[in-house]
Order: sequence, then C-alpha cells, then structure tokens
Amino acid sequence: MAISELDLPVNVVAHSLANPQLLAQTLAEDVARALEFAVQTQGRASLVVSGGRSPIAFFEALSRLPLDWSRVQVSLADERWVAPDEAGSNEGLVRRHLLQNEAASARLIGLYRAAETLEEAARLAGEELADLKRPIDVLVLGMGDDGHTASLFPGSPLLADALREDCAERCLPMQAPVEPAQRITMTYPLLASARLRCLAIQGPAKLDTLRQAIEADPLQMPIHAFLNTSLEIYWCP
Ligand SMILES: O=C1O[C@H](COP(=O)(O)O)[C@@H](O)[C@H](O)[C@H]1O
Repeated sequence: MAISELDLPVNVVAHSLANPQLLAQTLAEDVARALEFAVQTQGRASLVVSGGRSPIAFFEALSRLPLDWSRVQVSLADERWVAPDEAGSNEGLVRRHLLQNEAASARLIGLYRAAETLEEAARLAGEELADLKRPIDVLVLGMGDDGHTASLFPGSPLLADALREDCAERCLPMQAPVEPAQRITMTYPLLASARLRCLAIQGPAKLDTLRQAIEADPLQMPIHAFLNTSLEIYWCP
C-alpha cells in the first residue's frame, strides 16, 4: 500500500518520499524554511519535536541546516519521566542528535522535571512552557503502531482531558503501556495550535495504523484528533 491510496481528509497533505534519507532531508528543509520565516518576520521561532526511535535522521539533517538557531526555541511534544542522561529520554535524544552542528545554539525547553510525583512533574513542565513562543511555529509529531501520538496513549486515565479542545493545562501526566510507562505530554490544544503541523511516519505498519485511524475514535487512536486539523504527513516505505 502507498499513502496515495488512503482516503485522507482534504485538510491533510501527504508527502510520499522514496526512502528514509529523503524523508529526513525533505522534512528538515521544510521545517527549517518555516523556522526561518518566523525568525525573519517575528524575530524568533519555536519548534516542538517528538522522540522515540524514528526522528534521528531528521534531527541530524535539521541540525546541519543554516539558520539563526540562537533565535529558535526547541521543545518536546512529550517526554518519558526519566532524567535526560537515562535511556529512553526524549530530551537526551534531542541533545545528542539535534542540538549539534549549526543548531547547537538553539534553546531547549525540556519537559523532564525531578519531583515527588509524576503529576507534580507535569505541572512543573507546564509552568516552564510559559516561556515557549506561542503559537508554536512548527510541530513535528510521530505516531506509534497503536495510534498514539506525543504521549497521548489509548487507555491512559487522563487521555480524555488531554484531548479536550478547551483543556487548560499545557502538560498532563500519562501512562504508556510500555516502559518507561510514566510520561508527560503536551495537551491537544497546545500541540494543535502550531502554525505548521507535521507527522513523520515510515513503513507499511504505520501506514496501516494511519489507515485505521482515519475512521477511529480519538480515545482509541489519538492521532485521529490531528487528522481533523491541517496536517502535512511525510511518509516513506
Ligand atoms: O513513545 C513515543 O512514541 C512515539 C512514536 O515513536 P517511535 O519510536 O515509533 O518513533 C513518539 O512520537 C513519541 O514522541 C515517543 O515518546
């Protein structure tokens, strides 16, 4: 199956790339162009990225593109509640692969906070995000094989709150079905407020997940919520 065979909503634009390298480079160039526009017109820019296994090639391609990175804030759509130097940290991934080369001077606003409880850590992360330039200029989402995006996981106790259009919190605590299970996610209204919303996915399994998500309930497949917004999907086999 190819992405062109999916019956995507009209507000969704699909970019089909031949391989992972082309996906990473094309997405990086499109993201850098949008950040450059924000820096030129507003003096600064904000970029929110996802973690997981998929975005490394994209981070490395983006880190090599020329831009006034000192005017760019980088934050995370979600975080695993582990310290940045521990395995599985999305902040650690961004530090190692994106905040390098040309992008070394970008400012990272991470979501990890040491606290007594996950709930308190999420509250503190939300406070820190008061500094994030909003609306977010560019959001790059990933998607799990179960249809989760950011750390909006099906079955997580606060998922319905996090997906509410009028959710007042910037971040909420979430529970993932896999380790590290304790997560902090940006909530739907903050994520969806981004001027440019991108979703990067690779391979037939994720394409099939996307196909199922088109008709799904967002509580079962949270990525569905973003298919109702204007969204640029970057896919390769
Ligand atoms: O747990 C997470 O999963 C999704 C998808 O990750 P991937 O490993 O399949 O690329 C990711 O977008 C999210 O940021 C991450 O915390």
